[in-house]
Amino acid sequence: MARALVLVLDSVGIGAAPDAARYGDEGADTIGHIAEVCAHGQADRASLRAGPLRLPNLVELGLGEASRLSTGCVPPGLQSDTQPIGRYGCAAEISKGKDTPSGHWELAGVPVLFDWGYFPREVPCFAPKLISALCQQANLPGILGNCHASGTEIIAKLGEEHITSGKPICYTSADSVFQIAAHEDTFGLERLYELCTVARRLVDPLRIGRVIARPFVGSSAGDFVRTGNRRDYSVPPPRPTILDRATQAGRCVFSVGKIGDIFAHCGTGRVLKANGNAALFDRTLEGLSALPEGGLLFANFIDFDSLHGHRRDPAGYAAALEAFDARIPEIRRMMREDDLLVITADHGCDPTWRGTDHTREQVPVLLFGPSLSAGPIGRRETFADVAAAIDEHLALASASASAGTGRDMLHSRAPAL
Ligand SMILES: O=P(O)(O)O[C@H]1O[C@H](CO)[C@@H](O)[C@H]1O
Ligand SMILES: [Mn+2]
Ligand SMILES: [Mn+2]
Repeated sequence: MARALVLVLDSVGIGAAPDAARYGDEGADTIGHIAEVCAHGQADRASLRAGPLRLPNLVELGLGEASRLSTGCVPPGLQSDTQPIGRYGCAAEISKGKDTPSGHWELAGVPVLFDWGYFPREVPCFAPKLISALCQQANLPGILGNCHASGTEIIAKLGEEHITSGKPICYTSADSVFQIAAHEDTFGLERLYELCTVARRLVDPLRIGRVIARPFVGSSAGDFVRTGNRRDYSVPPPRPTILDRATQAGRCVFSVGKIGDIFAHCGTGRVLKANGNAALFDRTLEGLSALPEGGLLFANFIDFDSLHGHRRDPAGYAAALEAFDARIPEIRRMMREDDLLVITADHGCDPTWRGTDHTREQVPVLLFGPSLSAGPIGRRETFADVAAAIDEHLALASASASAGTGRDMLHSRAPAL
């Protein structure tokens, strides 16, 4: 028997996807552009980090060469004189959305081939009928926002009015989301969660992927800060994912961080939650130490995306990558001979790009196991190849049962392109 560990570095893309132009993202490259900013000395921040991007452990697993497969060149600082010790490649997304659920579901073997509903880039962005139903059913005096926005900017702008009026701040983005920001103390956390449940029901017919509770604290525009009590209300994946298959096979499943919410708690097993990448890494290690043979651990590291990508903060993003990289040896020390580690991502969020939304990118696929031979796995046409590799590694299902998508990467090595 064997164990599998999938770590999703949220938004850590490695170069524009073949269809990026359709999303206005031609040329986006989350890792590549961060590395360039660092190489130019423009990501030096006192007591945080300085100099070129240094990711020795990810590079050892093949990150630099995976970038080369995606863009044709290795980002500055990620070159190496030695060959990677793992299997490395890049993968494109066949799902239509460049959002978190689409990316994760596809990694788990269920690409999103239908169209999500989106709110128009207009003010107001929500239909009057939707908002009047929400206000009536949740007993609200009205809402604020009603536009596309960055979550941190909109609480700075409207947070004080929210406190005095009692109206929650409702906003959206390029993703299929209905987000509700409210103050934890004045509005109340439980009340915000109840409001999200009402909103979830109302936006179901609109095929909105997620309603997201965005609680915050603080007393004025200058010090409002979002808390770790964020909660995502997703629709369930349309077909069984790798998590469902593992659960149905009686395997132990651990979901670290947002994974439970992203999969609408379908097949997600025991949920290990934490706030922030460092604590999420701790939960991952705890999960790994308790994971029995045949088990699957699926983790999401959200800070890259929510604290740095959407905030267009290359220095902070670089520091978060370096902090994550520095802890990889802790995982490797705990791995057993037959274990498989997969490091990948769900989309891009290039912090040097225009706007504040995700970017349509290829993602790294880094596979490592003490008994797995190293080498390139090429450019994969779908993130679902990750699910196929897990299926095979854990002997969960035949490739054909793998929802018809995803080719195995463990035995049939594709040539480097
Ligand atoms: O700006 P904030 O509130 O972080 O929102 C971001 O977070 C949402 C969910 O991940 C994305 O759709 C994006 O809009
Ligand atoms: Mn994401
Ligand atoms: Mn995001």
